[in-house]
Amino acid sequence: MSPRTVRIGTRSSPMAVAQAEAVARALRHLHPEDRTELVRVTTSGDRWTGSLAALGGKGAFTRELDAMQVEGDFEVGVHCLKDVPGDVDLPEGLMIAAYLEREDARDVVISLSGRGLDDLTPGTIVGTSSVRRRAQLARHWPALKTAPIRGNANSRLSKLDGGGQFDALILARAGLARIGLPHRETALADPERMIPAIGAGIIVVTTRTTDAATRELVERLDHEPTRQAATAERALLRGLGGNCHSPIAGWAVHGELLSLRGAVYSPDGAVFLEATASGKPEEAADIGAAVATELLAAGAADVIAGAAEEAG
Ligand SMILES: NCc1[nH]cc(CCC(=O)O)c1CC(=O)O
Repeated sequence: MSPRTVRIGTRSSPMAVAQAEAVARALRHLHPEDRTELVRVTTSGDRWTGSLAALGGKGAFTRELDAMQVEGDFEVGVHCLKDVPGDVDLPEGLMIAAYLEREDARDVVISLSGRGLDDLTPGTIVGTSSVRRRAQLARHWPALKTAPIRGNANSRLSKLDGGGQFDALILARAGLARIGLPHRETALADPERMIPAIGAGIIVVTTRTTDAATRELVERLDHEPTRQAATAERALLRGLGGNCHSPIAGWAVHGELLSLRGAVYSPDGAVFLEATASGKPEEAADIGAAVATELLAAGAADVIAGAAEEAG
């Protein structure tokens, strides 16, 4: 193949740019004679300071980038799987060509007092806008309070450091590492109680379905165990008919088998449904569907509908 320039589209936040740069490095490693170029896009989601629900959900971050990629503004898209809406994976014309090896899926606490969730003083205000994190905090750490916080991870940390509004934050460990601030972690949030988000810690790389040359290049970055875990988790999300406002958690882990644990919460944490299933990694989609079926049998649809109503 003759040398070419591969354009990589990315949101302009520090975390997104770091992810895109990692993909650029990996592609140049595969094809040292190719050039890579970052196309930075500030989406309406990045500019918006209100609630995500009011904006139309997490999809706001990816929709505009997807449209540009379909139009041919760049060949390669880079997304956090966590931010890719659950109902439709991607718009017509785009496909996930690679799932990069999963980083740590767990959440961490960053606190001014240096204490983890179990040791924070009752009444401590934890900044988070995630319905999943809020519900899990309410369920397992009821003495703590939560307050909404928006903005990218860097600006959330600045707000924490500014004092006055929050005493602690919950962020994804993978994201904190990506922005070069892993040392800001105070403590891990116990994943048995703070079950990670579906797709957490997984970066997906997209191409146009018709762009075989780019797809073949990008496919070489695919990590099969990660693709299997993602398939199980996303099948759970789809099976539940959940969306970004739903307090849903799900984490698939490889052992002898692929095991998936899924949970659905009411926003106040009062209702809490949990189910697990495991099977051969090649049957990832069935594992996700089985967990969804069990949760639905326990009444998950009503819990999810109730949460949607509350989110307005
Ligand atoms: N919701 C925003 C978002 N999307 C992906 C990550 C972090 C990286 C990941 O989990 O893949 C974050 C930040 C966070 O939740 O703290």
